[in-house]
Amino acid sequence: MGSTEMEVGPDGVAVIRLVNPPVNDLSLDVLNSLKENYDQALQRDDVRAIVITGVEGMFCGAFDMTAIRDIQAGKAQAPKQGYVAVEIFTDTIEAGKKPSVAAIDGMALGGGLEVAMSCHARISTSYAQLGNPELQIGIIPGFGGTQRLPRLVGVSKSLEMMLTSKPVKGEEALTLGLVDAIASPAELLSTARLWALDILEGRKPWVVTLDKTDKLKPLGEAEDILNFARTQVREQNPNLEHPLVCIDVIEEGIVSGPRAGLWKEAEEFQVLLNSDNCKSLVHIYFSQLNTTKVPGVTDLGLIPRSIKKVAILGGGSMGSGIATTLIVSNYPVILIEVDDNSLQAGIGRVKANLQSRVEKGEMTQDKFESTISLLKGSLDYESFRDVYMVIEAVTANVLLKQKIYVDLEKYCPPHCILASTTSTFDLNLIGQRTKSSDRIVGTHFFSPVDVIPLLEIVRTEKTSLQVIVDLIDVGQKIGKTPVVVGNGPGFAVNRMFFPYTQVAILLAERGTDIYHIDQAITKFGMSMGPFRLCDLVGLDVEMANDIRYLGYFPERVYKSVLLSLMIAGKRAGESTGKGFYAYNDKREASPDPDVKIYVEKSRIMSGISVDPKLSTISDKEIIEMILFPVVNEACRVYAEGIAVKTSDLDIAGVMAMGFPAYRGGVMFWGDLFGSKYICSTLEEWADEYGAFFKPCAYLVEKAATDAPLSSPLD
Ligand SMILES: C[C@H](O)CC(=O)SCCNC(=O)CCNC(=O)[C@H](O)C(C)(C)COP(=O)(O)OP(=O)(O)OC[C@H]1O[C@@H](n2cnc3c(N)ncnc32)[C@H](O)[C@@H]1OP(=O)(O)O
Repeated sequence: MGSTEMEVGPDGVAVIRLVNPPVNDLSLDVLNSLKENYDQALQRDDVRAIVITGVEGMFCGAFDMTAIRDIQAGKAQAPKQGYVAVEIFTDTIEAGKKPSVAAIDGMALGGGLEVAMSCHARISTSYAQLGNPELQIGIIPGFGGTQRLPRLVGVSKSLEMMLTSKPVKGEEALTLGLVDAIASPAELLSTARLWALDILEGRKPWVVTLDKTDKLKPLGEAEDILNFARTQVREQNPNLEHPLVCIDVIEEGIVSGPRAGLWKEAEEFQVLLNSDNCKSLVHIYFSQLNTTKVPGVTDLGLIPRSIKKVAILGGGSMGSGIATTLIVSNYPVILIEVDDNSLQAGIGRVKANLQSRVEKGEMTQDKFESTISLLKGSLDYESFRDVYMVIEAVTANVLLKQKIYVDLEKYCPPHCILASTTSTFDLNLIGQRTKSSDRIVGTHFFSPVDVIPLLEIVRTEKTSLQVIVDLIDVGQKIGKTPVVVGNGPGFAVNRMFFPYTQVAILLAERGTDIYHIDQAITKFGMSMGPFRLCDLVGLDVEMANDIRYLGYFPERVYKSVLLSLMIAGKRAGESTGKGFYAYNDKREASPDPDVKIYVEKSRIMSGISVDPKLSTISDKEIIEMILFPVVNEACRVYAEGIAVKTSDLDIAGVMAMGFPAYRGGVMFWGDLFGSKYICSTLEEWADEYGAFFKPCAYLVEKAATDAPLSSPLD
């Protein structure tokens, strides 16, 4: 879908507009229509020059992501290699006998920037975003960006822009030489038209980007820059090939000329488009977009109510983090605490959070003042008479919470949403002394609140649909990715990952080195191995969670005394200076040989002997033994309806547990092995090591026909 439209003005300038709102992404229809109109403009005698722009204040938000997904799924044909990059952008636009100028507002990303770079000049508004973010979805620029960007901004800057996927604003693009002039949105088109005519009449240079060499360093220097980038990329992303391919393609154009570079780019683009990494990253892109589409909730036409004021109960790290996130998103907040000391401490934490943004240059002092003015403190519920939502973030004590909800019901307006940040208690339990179950909901933020972009919106069977719609809207407005989940133990993320550390302990007690386990898992791409994560969370918290899960799922909680032995030995994790690792005063972790004593003791007390197979286990086996039980638990979370789609579990695991996005999320990654292989492997382990590994019914059912575990993305 989408197209282009052409309008030839009395000045002889043909304006070709990309029409595919909201972001005018380059679908195959748009590309074909662009080619058609451009050819016409070149042939028409009444056309002297050409301007390309987009409708609705947007130039172009990249190549069509749905086209990428459909090509990967075999539902659409990829354009012939070189059709876009060579035939359209190079041989039609850039080589055309009439000057062309791109008029950029909003965004020129990916293929959008590439079409602009094939024009003979670019005019941009100062706030437009220009970039080549292709590497964030596992490919490289495929319409000439690897050749034109270095020729416009230089090899170093083009490498930085492509490898980080970070766009630059119009102003910076001007200083870089990526655009030729800045204009206000009102004057953008007229400036571009004049510029095109100036090129025609020799008053402005007619620049063929591919022919530019002034920004390309001499070969030796360019090689040094490229090799330095290769070293950095290998260090940062040892599991990823495509950044190295991007560097190779840039190099090919420098060494063998831009046209050779274009063809190599086209070839490598095609290969990467069909790689597992790209399929995984495209899946994560759509999974994130789809979290707000909740069947039976968001498809009923319910309009989110505007939440004009929010009260936060509790100014600890969670409460103050949430208060910060809310006021930064312009929500007036009342923070309530039990006494003035605690209240001042809570307000102080919010100020410190904002101050660190000022120090990082992310917030001006004025913005700091206006933002902090949205925060009021209070010691009583009187100020709750006009709030629209209360988020309770007090310590985990169910009797206290029940009392609080009775008070909230008394003081807050009847429409006020009563939300809890609890990650441990059943929401029905918290609200059981009230008659407000329809407006009780969970808002499970992940610490640190300003870093982790996921928000679990936890609904009970009684939570009203309106409240869920309201919370999805608030979640998006505060810059979170909201995922609607059921009110089961551990909700979705903590529930599906509870086997993560337990299997690690099972392996350690059977002789697998704990540091080898963490190393294998971080090499796989998890941001933290199970033992390091256990230290970060705290062994006492981990143990409390295990005990809780023992109450719900006794058959599949791995029983071990290791954590209690470690805690007794004053090794409760990072906050106590030692756990499974020893920590220096900068909290840097290093392996600690003393841990072996506790593992040995735990093994003896559990009557377990070292298993020679597990003491020489490979990285691949460690990854499967630790993560297949996570896939198994994720299957249960989906089968029980705690999650409404498996893609929600994929994006949630990536955002909140550091599962690598380039592996697509827990369920998507599981499908790369196939349900049959995972099920039979778990069955083998269950026979050998106990019911802990037993595959769930959903997995067994899928494995019978080796069907995919993932539910279809709508
Ligand atoms: C050959 C080329 O070199 C290859 C490429 O160009 S691949 C480039 C890869 N593309 C990207 O990484 C950019 C993907 N898109 C984005 O990052 C963001 O959507 C954006 C920065 C363009 C806009 O962000 P934002 O304003 O927050 O709007 P966002 O909510 O993301 O998108 C709005 C709508 O446009 C759609 N959209 C955005 N970019 C799209 C794209 N490239 N293709 C198709 N649809 C797109 C979204 O799906 C969404 O649709 P919905 O309203 O039905 O859910």
